[in-house]
Amino acid sequence: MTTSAPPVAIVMGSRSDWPTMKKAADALDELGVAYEAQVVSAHRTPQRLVEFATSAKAAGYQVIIAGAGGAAHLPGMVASMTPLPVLGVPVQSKALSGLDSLLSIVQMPGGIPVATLAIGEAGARNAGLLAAQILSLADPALAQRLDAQRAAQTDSVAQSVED
Ligand SMILES: Nc1c(C(=O)O)ncn1[C@@H]1O[C@H](COP(=O)(O)O)[C@@H](O)[C@H]1O
Repeated sequence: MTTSAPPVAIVMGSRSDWPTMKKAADALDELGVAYEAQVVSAHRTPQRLVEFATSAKAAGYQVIIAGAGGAAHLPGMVASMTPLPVLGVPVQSKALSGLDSLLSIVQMPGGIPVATLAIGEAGARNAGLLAAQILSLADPALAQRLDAQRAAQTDSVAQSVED
């Protein structure tokens, strides 16, 4: 029997990243997109990383959101071992406020792309939305939900300007 994974995998370097990465999960929940979240670390659990990344496509995932802080090698290492699109979220670090995370993720060598989001919770939310947008290319019902969410956002911004 084969079990198919949900369309989105959320991986993070540490449990301590979850308050940030939960924003990606929340965005996916709002849009009715299923996901699985787990801790995988390039540094602390390298074997687990290899197993996850090399089997992710066959498992049925379609998009991977990878968040990490500091020496944030996780997104790039995942990207090196899968053809799936990888969305990298720089988690805000204590020592350098996430600039270290951002630079670790964004400066990938040519040939192995990671789509890098903004530092912290806003970036994590956008990663969830971007994952949904990618999936919506082959899912008209999801595309409609995204359109409705955008329209509601536009209305609420317009309303707040008038208030
Ligand atoms: N950057 C990475 C990786 C990795 O890139 O594989 N694994 C853990 N970490 C990061 O270490 C930070 C501190 O982790 P702890 O809070 O567990 O000490 C986290 O932000 C995590 O993403």
